Amino acid sequence: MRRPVLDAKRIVVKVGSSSLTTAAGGIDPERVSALVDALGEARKRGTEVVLVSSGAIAAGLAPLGLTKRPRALAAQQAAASVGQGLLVHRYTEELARHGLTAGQVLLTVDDVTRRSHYRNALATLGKLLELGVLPIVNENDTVATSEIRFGDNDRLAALVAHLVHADLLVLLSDVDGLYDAPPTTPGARRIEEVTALSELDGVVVGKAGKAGVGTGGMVTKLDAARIAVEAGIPVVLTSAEEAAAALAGESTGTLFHATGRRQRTRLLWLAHATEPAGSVTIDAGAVRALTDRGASLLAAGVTGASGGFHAGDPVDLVGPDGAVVARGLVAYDVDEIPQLVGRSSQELEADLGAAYAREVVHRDDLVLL
Ligand SMILES: Nc1ncnc2c1ncn2[C@@H]1O[C@H](COP(=O)(O)OP(=O)(O)O)[C@@H](O)[C@H]1O
Ligand SMILES: N[C@@H](CCC(=O)OP(=O)(O)O)C(=O)O
Repeated sequence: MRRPVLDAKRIVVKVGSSSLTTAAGGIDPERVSALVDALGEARKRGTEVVLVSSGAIAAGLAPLGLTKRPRALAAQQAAASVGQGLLVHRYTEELARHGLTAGQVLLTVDDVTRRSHYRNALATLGKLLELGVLPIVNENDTVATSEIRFGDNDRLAALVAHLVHADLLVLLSDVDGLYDAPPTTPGARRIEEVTALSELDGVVVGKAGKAGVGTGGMVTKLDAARIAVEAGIPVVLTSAEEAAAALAGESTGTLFHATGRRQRTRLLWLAHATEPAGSVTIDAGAVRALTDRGASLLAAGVTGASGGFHAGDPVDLVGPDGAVVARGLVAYDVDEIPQLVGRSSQELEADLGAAYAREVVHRDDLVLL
């Protein structure tokens, strides 16, 4: 089957820590240089490229005298703070050889789920591409807390691909594709194409290969592939060494064909990049209104709430049978919910003021799960 690479006008390329750094910690300049050559070639062919690069923490280890990824969040953040600058410096120098300019974009979960932040992220990436800049995206590790981290750049890359309306996502790792079992297993075979996600049912995935550098292993790559293909974006998973071949449309690695169609972008972030800060329980009528009519959640259908959420936080909407029906950005603090339960908007407005006539979750801020 023809590879979708050469038809792609805009590609998101994600590269993992293990492909950029040495086992001892620290940037491997030759590997960065080889990757940038591959990206430069793609740009020469007229393809727009967004790079999602891991490696900040790994790059910061050696300068801080550390030999492995620290476990404490603060220490990881310190390493990322040191490493991110070094990494982008390396990319900037290498891209300059190709006459290209690098632009750093550091994202947090909030940046892509809150409407105003999301618009900013989208506008900035759009402008950078329009200006011919090659955006280099990473998670803003130095400010993210464990609760509001993407945690892995594989998922971040899938969401960025969706955000910028990419035609293809290329995931580069230290392994040249998806194998039907961890590659160290005798007899493990590379899967060349995945046309339906059900084909992944028998695949055995293991943890990250190189101890201490990568984070998610194959599991997060498959999550990312799933998010992308279900949203209509094909994925090529291969090794960083194969980057040039993959970007030139050669058959390397594993190709995941798109299975779904494009969805509204911000809602995809809401479903995949947020952790709920609590839950709002709703009655059967509200479940039907949300699922059948795509309606907003009104106070009349709310039966209760739990958790420590504030207005603007993501919450799960839970039906009478305990099943999570949807995730949405709630418009009230958890303390305000009890006085709203089961009441009509008119009643609330008359009783508590015009501000209380608003929906509990607006349908634009809601995604069915
Ligand atoms: N079924 C599988 N197919 C391919 N690789 C696998 C599989 N199961 C586990 N792995 C491991 O996942 C590793 C890649 O994950 P990781 O080290 O997190 O990469 P990165 O740093 O590129 O994100 C590979 O080195 C491989 O050992
Ligand atoms: N944001 C972190 C990387 C997180 C991550 O997903 O790493 P990897 O599994 O190597 O892609 C960093 O730059 O160190």
